[in-house]
Amino acid sequence: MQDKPILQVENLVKKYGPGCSICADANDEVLEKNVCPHCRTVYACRSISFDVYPGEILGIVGESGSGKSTLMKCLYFDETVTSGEGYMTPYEAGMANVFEQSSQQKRLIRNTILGMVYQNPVLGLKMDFSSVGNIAEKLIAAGDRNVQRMETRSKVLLEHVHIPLSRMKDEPKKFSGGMQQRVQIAKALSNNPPILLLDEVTTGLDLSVQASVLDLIKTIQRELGISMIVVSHDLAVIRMLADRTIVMLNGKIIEQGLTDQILEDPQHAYTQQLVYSLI
Ligand SMILES: Nc1ncnc2c1ncn2[C@@H]1O[C@H](COP(=O)(O)OP(=O)(O)OP(=O)(O)O)[C@@H](O)[C@H]1O
Repeated sequence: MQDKPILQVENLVKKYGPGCSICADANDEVLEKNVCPHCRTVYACRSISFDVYPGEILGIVGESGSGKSTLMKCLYFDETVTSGEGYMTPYEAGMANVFEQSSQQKRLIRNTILGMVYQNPVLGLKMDFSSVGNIAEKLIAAGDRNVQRMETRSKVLLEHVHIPLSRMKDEPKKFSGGMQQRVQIAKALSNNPPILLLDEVTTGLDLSVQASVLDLIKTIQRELGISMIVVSHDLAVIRMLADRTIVMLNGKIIEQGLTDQILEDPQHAYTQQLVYSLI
């Protein structure tokens, strides 16, 4: 692993609601889980800090409502952070806080540095475009204008994720859930992003389809060496993929470390519960 992280997140906070004098500190004594009992502000992410190193897979695990998806949405600029800093070495040599950039710069970062695969394919794909059209859309956003080149690249990507080229003109709405996730992955990879974000990408799929999508993610990581953040409520998924793991509960990181270490010696009672449920 190299010394310098490709992504650094420091004290990321995302709250839904205005906050009040009672919940200004957002600490556990005041909040009911992650909600202020007085003004009902939701503290979805509370002071989240972590690094991702080049070529590693960072897993984020936690129960429903722990703030995993909100964190991913903040990183992909689908949501605006309340406060916090983020640095990506491919952007301004990691010297500029990406959360403070203009929407135009955020679009640039999205189109050239980040790929995103959502749990719900509807968020990542245009269901009425062909699969090739979906990939072309992302390539155009990244600045490509050459139709021939885009078609060739789309074919390579679809083959990479095992979508038969005989179906490349089909719309994703005609595909199974597993195939839709594969097209999403192909689309997310189209601009060669150094950082790929995957949010619960196997949730809701049959076990065998889940296994093949997880296998695909591992193969891609091995072949392309890109950094990934993989979010799941399922520790089994994280165990299969992640080098290091963050455990979230009620909007906070409660534990982080090497995945093996967390599995062998979980410290927090919630993590212990998660680990024991695997046995
Ligand atoms: N737009 C919103 N407005 C208000 N509260 C929100 C909004 N989006 C998320 N939340 C709240 O933020 C908290 C974190 O939600 P989030 O979706 O990030 O959790 P999660 O860990 O990804 O869970 P799940 O896997 O069920 O989506 C929850 O309490 C949720 O109700």
